[in-house]
This record gives sequence, C-alpha cells and structure tokens, in this order.
Amino acid sequence: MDISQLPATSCAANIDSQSGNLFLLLVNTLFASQCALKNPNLYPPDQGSKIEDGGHFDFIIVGAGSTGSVVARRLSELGIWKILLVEAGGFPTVTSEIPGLWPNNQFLTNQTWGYFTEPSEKSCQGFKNGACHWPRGKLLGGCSAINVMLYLRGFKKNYDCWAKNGNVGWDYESIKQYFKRSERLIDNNMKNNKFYGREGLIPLTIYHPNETLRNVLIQSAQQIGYNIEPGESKLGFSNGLQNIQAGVRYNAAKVLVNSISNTSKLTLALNAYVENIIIDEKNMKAAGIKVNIGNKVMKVYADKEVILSAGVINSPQILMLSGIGPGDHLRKQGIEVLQDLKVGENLQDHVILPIFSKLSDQAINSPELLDEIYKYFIHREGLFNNTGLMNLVGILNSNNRSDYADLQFFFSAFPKNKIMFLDTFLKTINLNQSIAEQLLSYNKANHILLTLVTLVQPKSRGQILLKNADAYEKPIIRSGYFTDEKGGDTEILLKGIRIAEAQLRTDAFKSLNAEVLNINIPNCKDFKFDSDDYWKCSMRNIGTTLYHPTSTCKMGPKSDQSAVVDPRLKVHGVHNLRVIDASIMPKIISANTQATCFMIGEKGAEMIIQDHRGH
Ligand SMILES: Cc1cc2nc3c(=O)[nH]c(=O)nc-3n(C[C@H](O)[C@H](O)[C@H](O)COP(=O)(O)OP(=O)(O)OC[C@H]3O[C@@H](n4cnc5c(N)ncnc54)[C@H](O)[C@@H]3O)c2cc1C
Repeated sequence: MDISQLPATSCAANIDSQSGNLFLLLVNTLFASQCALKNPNLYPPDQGSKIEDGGHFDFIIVGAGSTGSVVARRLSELGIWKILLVEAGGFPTVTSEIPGLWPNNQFLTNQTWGYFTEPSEKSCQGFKNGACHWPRGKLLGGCSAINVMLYLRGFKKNYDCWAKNGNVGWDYESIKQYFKRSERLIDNNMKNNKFYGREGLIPLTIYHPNETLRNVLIQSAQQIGYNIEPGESKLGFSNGLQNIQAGVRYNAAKVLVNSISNTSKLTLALNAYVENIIIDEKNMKAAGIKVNIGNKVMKVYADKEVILSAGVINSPQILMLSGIGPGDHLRKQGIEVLQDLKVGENLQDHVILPIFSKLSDQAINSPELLDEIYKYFIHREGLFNNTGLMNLVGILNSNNRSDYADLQFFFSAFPKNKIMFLDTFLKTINLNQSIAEQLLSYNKANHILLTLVTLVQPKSRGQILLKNADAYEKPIIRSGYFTDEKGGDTEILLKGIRIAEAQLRTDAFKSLNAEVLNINIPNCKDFKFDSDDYWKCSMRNIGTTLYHPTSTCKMGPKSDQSAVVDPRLKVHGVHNLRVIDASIMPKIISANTQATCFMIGEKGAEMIIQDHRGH
C-alpha cells in the first residue's frame, strides 16, 4: 500500500513531523500484531507437493481436526514411524485465531464444508430452504479452529453408559487419565484445582469479567435454585474453561508443531482431499488412500494402518465411498459392498431453541469498536480476546436428577444499534429473512439477550447418506430433530424454555426489564404467543444445531448389530482401519463435544501404540 496516497496524509500533521513518526509507529505496531497471529511457526509446513503417487507411510491419518491432530502428535512424537497427516483444508486465517470473531468463522467460506440439513416437516422450517446450516471446519485444526472453544468434560454417567454397552475400557474411571493427558490448565485463578491436568497438550483458561449482565444471569440462576460455580460435571451455572491462550485461539493443530523437528517423520499435506480408502479385498484390509492434491489424484499406501479422523459427516462418507456401509444403500449408489455395517446411522446432535429478549439500556456497555480493535491488537485485551457471554454455561436436568444433564443454557448479548453482530449470527444460522428482519429491527432500538436452550440428551436419531457415488458430492444430512416417537425431546426442551423464562422473571433481572420477544414466525401464527403450542412450533421452525453432531460410526462390540468400530476403534471386519473422532461416540454426551474428542484422540493413539509396539 502506498501510504502517501491515503486521504489522511493530506491533513496538517504530515508524516515528516515527530507526531507523524509516532503515528507511523502505531500503524506499524498494529500491522506487526496482526502478522503475529499468522506466524508460520505456529504450524508444521505443508509438504503436500512432496507426496508421490505410490508412496508409502506407516500410518496415514485422514483429517487434521480436533481428534486427528492429537493422534498425529502422539504417534509422531515417538519418532519411529513415518506418518502422513492429510487435511482437505488449508492453514487457519487470522479471523480463526481471534476468539471474539468466532461467529464469523461459521460463514460459508472455503474454511467450512457448507453443509445443510435435508428439509423435514419436523424441523428447520424457519430457515432458508427449510435447511439448518451445519458449519464444519475445513481447515487445519478442523472444527477446533472455528468453534467457541468451550472445554467441558461430559458426565461420569455418559461414559459409564458407553462401557455398560460393551465398550470395555471406556468407563469414566478408565478414561479420566486421557482427559488429564490432553489438559494444560494455565489459569492463574485455578492454581489449587486438582481436577484438570496441568501438563497436557491443550492450554485452558477461564474468562470471568465483572460485568452487569453476566452478574445478573448468575444471580438469577441462584434465585431459581441453581448452584453457582459448581465445578466440572455437576449441575449449575459457571463460567466455563476455554482453549484460549494469551487472547488467541489454541486450535488442536497447534499441538503438532512441537513434534516437528529435523528427525520428525510427520508429513502434513494440506488442501489434500481424500476420495476413498483403498481396500485390499482379498485380505479385507485397508491398504491406503486415494487422495487429490493440486488436482492430481494419487494412491498413497499405509503399511500399518489408515486412521479416519474426518469427523462425524466425512468419516462415514469416506467409509461408504470405500464400500463399507449399509448394504442396501451402497448397492443403490452402485457401490460394491465390501462390509455391510450401519455407517452413517445413529446420528445425534444437541439442538438449541434460541430465545430472544430485549433488555434495558444499562444491561450492556456498548463497545466502541475502534477502541476494542486497538486494545486487541496492542494488548490482546478487550472485546476480541474472548467469546463474551458464550462461556457462561448452565448445566441442568429437567427432572432434578443430579447425576447427568439433559439441558444446557448458553447466552450471548447483542448491543443496541450495533446490528452487525446479530446480523452475522442470524446469517450463519441461515434464518429466514422475514424473521431475521424483525430481530434486527428490535436490535436497532434495544440490547438483545439471546438464550440458547439446548437439549443435550436427545432421543431422536438422524442419518448421513450418500447422494451418489461421486466423492465430491455433499452427503445427505438427515438431522432427525424431534423425530423421537413419544415426542420426549420436545417436552424436555419445553421445560428448558420455562426455566429460561423463570430466570428472566427473577428479582435479579428486574432492573434490566427483560422481555421475551414475540417473534412472528409465519408457520406459527395460529398459536398464542408463549403457549406450549407456540414454543413447540418454534422448535420445528427455528430450532437448530449447537454444532455437536456425533455417533455416525458407532463404537460397540461385535454383538452390537449397530456398531461400526469395536472398543479399540477398529472397523468391524476390516483390518488396518480405525475411526478416531466424534463419530465413534456410541451415545452423545451431556456436554460440548471437543474435550471428549481430545480424550478419544489420546486414548485412540495409545491403543495404536500398544498394538504396534506391544506395550
Ligand atoms: C461452530 C462450532 C462451534 C462449536 N463450539 C464448541 C465448543 O465451544 N466446545 C466444544 O466442546 N465443542 C464445540 N463444537 C464441537 C466440536 O468442535 C466438534 O465436536 C469437534 O471439534 C469434532 O472433532 P472431530 O475431530 O470429530 O472433527 P473435525 O474437528 O471436524 O475434524 C475433521 C477434519 O477432517 C478433515 N476432512 C474431512 N473430510 C476430509 C477428506 N475427505 N479429506 C481430507 N480431510 C478431510 C476436515 O477438513 C477437518 O479438518 C463446535 C463446533 C462447531 C462447528
């Protein structure tokens, strides 16, 4: 950029003066600070161009996301195996590194997969084309590079239930060590905490500022009978841990860099799209992958194992394209069936119902954007070094059981007359224009509080299917929201809505005049606002994902007809092939899913090392 051409240089204080030099120093510092966020040393180099057709590695890992990165790190740090880590996306952008820009990462860009659910009469009807947007990260770090960074282990009961169904070694007592192995608690305010690991891979901190709305939400939760700061895996409200270090996102791919040295045997290939797994049919074993790098399709071989960590949508897609999946479905696509397994079934997700309320002026200090940009780039402080209210989490049970949660609450605040924030959120969720316009018009004149009432133990099940046998065609996503036979999911979410309303009616909230907005949802116009029927209709229309789909390559013993992988994460009936990512969870947990993905990565890597080194 030629700075002499900028309009500001025609002002009286030209850049030759002392003040002009100071000004240039500031501008340079801002540039340098932004460049630091794109430091190439944060990640291993992309060596995709060095991969050769017919090349051999010991292990090939497909997907450098939350789980695949952990597996790659653990296998490569031993320094004994040649490992290829293949990722369809590229390096994360600066936007991905800045926590406060989290909603911007979910837009349809080349860093997301652009997935939408198939229209259904039971769900997503208030979104454009009747489709919920399911953002998934297509970049180094996968979803951990676009998510909200909340770090929560699930409840003991979640994992004990996995073990009870034949998954030996996955009960909470057994897997606790793998959580600890991935955790590096660095928060100064938690020096005495013994629950979390301190020497693991992922740095964890808590954002807990003293701000009016957050304080009111906490007091109001207390006034309706919930514990505050309950600690891990207990019911109540608390400010949650996040994988943010010094004001910057710590995505999972950052664990890779320490494992790279001159002697390292890890090769990272970016913008490398895996079409399918090569199966040696005679021995029923995975021999390698077919991968497209720079429009050159190559076959690359794994002498020991292929590990699929491509996530809950793409791992089943790749398996099915390789002839491993439901027989009837594959035959319909003209794909030869090599192993008939229930791949893509058992899809589960956390569903949210967004409730919008208007608040009085004193609820939020409206940010001055330029000040906030300065604070972030110069000091890594202010609005952008955190995700705002999103790390305040309510963990609840609709029946007052204490051993697991079936509801979660999350919050976000949209300051009055700064509608770009709300606009970004509404665009990312794909909301219909007519509904979005009402909300934006409220936001011009009022601060808005968004409460995300979330169903975290759904009974409904969805499905991932192939559209056809083309590896580049997006798969069909049937969310399955609200399809459970007895309608229990709707009833539990309704209880959550009533709890959210009770919270807004507490004394704590009085000073903020909270009022739930009566949104005119065209399909719900026949129902009286705030009636049970109105809210049930809202669920069918504006209920959507909390971004936590799981379970499409279900883990279970051989006796479990619906299982895809065994408890050592090996695909049933196929040698040298494992799936290690969110898709293996037999049942979705009652908490956000990335901590459990890190744990699965740690345990998966250990099992591989045991199997190939004998200890
Ligand atoms: C917007 C958003 C917000 C979220 N917020 C939170 C949160 O705050 N806390 C939390 O706990 N969880 C959160 N989650 C969920 C959590 O991030 C995911 O459950 C978790 O990261 C999934 O990890 P994974 O390893 O299974 O898949 P991913 O992290 O998605 O990794 C899969 C990787 O495989 C690559 N890949 C896929 N197909 C191919 C192919 N054919 N060839 C090559 N590479 C391929 C992908 O590009 C991707 O990098 C959020 C998710 C999203 C999307």
